[in-house]
Amino acid sequence: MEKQLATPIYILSGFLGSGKTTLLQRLVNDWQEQGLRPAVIMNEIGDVNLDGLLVEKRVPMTELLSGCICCSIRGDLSMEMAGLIEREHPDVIVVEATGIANPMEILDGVTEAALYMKIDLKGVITVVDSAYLLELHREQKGKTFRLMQEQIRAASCLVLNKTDRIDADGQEELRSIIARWNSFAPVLPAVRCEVNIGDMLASLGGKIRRPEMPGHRTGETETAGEREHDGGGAHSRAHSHTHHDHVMVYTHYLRGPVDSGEFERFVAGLPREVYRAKGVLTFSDTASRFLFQYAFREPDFLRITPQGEVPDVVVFIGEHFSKSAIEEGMRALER
Ligand SMILES: Nc1nc2c(ncn2[C@@H]2O[C@H](COP(=O)(O)OP(=O)(O)OP(=O)(O)O)[C@@H](O)[C@H]2O)c(=O)[nH]1
Repeated sequence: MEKQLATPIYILSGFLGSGKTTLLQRLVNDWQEQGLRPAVIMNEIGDVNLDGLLVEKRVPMTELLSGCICCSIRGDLSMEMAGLIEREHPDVIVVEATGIANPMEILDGVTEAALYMKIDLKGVITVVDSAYLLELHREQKGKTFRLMQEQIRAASCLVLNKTDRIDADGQEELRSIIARWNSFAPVLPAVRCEVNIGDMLASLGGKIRRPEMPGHRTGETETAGEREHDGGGAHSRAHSHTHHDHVMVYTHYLRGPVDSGEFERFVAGLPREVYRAKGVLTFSDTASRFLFQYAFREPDFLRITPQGEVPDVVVFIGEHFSKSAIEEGMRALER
């Protein structure tokens, strides 16, 4: 029998809208240029996978929808991985987790898969939205802040993304915050995840590491706010699922084209509780379709020609927002 090599696995973590798909595209391009065959496992909390539209059609991809990889569909992860390896024999697999996933839980899922599959877990790459983290750190509160902290702690490598949205002082401040939470992972500042992929992957040559526990740190002390969000330093797995309780998703399928100006005004007026949105829209005043993105109050539109059947749909993700208010607003646009 042919001896099968272990398939390298990378986990892509980072809060909603931080830039994971942007980095995934770069990774995939880089591997393809080297003649390698990457495959992707994507996980979305919504019931549509819009990020998939951004990944090249030639790349084998499986999707885990309508749940977070780290809890409700964790068992599916190893099954999907086994299926993907058997069907496609990829040279490497990237698992892009939902932005609300706790990377430690995904690590457990992948480790579980390693029991009956030849895989080689290379590391957790965490993408950080610099502006968002800076704001949350200054406020020192919220489950989102705590989750970002966990994602940073679990990282084997950190991409400090969206540095175009902060100044040099902000970048210094972030570096010292991150160094307190994770002093091992190399930190790569970037705009649109433009990092040297070769260097980044080389830094992940080694093993996955467990995050540092606040109580085990040496040197610097944590701030009161950090301590509060760690539950007094007892960073426990018992807390690991609570961060999902507050996340809500509303998926709105559009009945038809909407006016682009009106849509932009609607987006500008979204409540702060909606921290991520994405969708595919047809505008009545332009000819083509657009992939719409909204992350940390910044909208983005990309002209696209989707292959196959893709409905006009917008997914809104956030905390405790009024789904009916969003629905009403969207319905008004459709009229
Ligand atoms: N200003 C700015 N925007 C960025 C940067 N990197 C990515 N974006 C934008 O941020 C939005 C989200 O990027 P994605 O790569 O889709 O983020 P993600 O982490 O995959 O998002 P989820 O899958 O929803 O968790 C898109 O509109 C990107 O164009 C950056 O460095 N600066």
